[in-house]
Amino acid sequence: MSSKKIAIIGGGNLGSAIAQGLLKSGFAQPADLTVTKRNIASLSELQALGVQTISDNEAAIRGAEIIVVALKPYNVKEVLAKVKSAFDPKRQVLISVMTGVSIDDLEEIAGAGMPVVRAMPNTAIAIQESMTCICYKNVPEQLVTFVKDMFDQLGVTVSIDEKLMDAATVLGACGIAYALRFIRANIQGGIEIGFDVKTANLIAAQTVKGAAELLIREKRHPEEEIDKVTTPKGCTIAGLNEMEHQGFSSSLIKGITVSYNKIVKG
Ligand SMILES: NC(=O)C1=CN([C@@H]2O[C@H](COP(=O)(O)OP(=O)(O)OC[C@H]3O[C@@H](n4cnc5c(N)ncnc54)[C@H](OP(=O)(O)O)[C@@H]3O)[C@@H](O)[C@H]2O)C=CC1
Ligand SMILES: O=C(O)[C@@H]1CCC=N1
Repeated sequence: MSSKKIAIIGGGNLGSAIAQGLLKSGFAQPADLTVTKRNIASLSELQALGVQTISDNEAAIRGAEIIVVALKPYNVKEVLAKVKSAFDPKRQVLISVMTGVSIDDLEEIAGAGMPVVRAMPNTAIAIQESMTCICYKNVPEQLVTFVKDMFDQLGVTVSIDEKLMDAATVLGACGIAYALRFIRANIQGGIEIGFDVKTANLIAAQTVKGAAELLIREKRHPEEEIDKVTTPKGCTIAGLNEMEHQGFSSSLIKGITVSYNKIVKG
């Protein structure tokens, strides 16, 4: 548990998910957490848990040592310019989860000397199952350890070079949506071959979880595990080959590169 006060600026989809994860993990107590947004009505669940939910970004920043910024990339400059004087590099660290906003930009926004960490989690942070990539420069070792420890309690964390943050966004953060669309397609197929939606949902989701756990726990390559399922002349290889004929892997790879170019080229 941390005794530090945490402010989340921008309590939208990701900001709220981070708040939920911080509370579920016990890393933050409700009284130590403040979440801001303009329309705070949508934060009523967090408020009911004892989290301070306000629209005053300046007050939230002044009262915190850890400032997580989860605003949209296009309004961060405008929003934080109004509260620049609230940042105090001597006692605070700024953690940005925003796509495509560089450490240099963030240092300019928050003022020289402000320790800045960029983090790219995904929405599974709400249930402590995030994949979070982080990068930083000019951040004291002690603060880096603190931030890593925080994200470690919210899932799995890896440190990467800042130049890979856009790629991390696509593979880790957007990846949640891609994985869910894969599961949804399985559900649709499952219904067509006889299951009701609830059972198809459970089978599809647990099967994907099992497949992922085989890779994570056993540190295997997917194809090694696929070889164990594909009986010669069997139904798995027949289905897999048809999926590939229809462009399965190719469409995913193309989607990932389009997503990446959307960040890089706009
Ligand atoms: N969603 C995801 O899965 C991921 C998102 N990200 C990044 O996280 C950031 C947030 O994304 P996401 O949560 O999806 O976006 P949302 O639009 O859901 O959240 C942004 C929030 O900012 C609030 N906001 C806007 N203006 C202000 C202001 N002046 N003061 C305080 N709050 C304000 C908005 O609420 P209101 O209008 O009420 O003020 C809104 O809830 C983005 O930069 C995105 O790239 C990164 C990884 C994953
Ligand atoms: O789609 C987006 O732009 C954001 C970034 C990663 C996930 N959602």
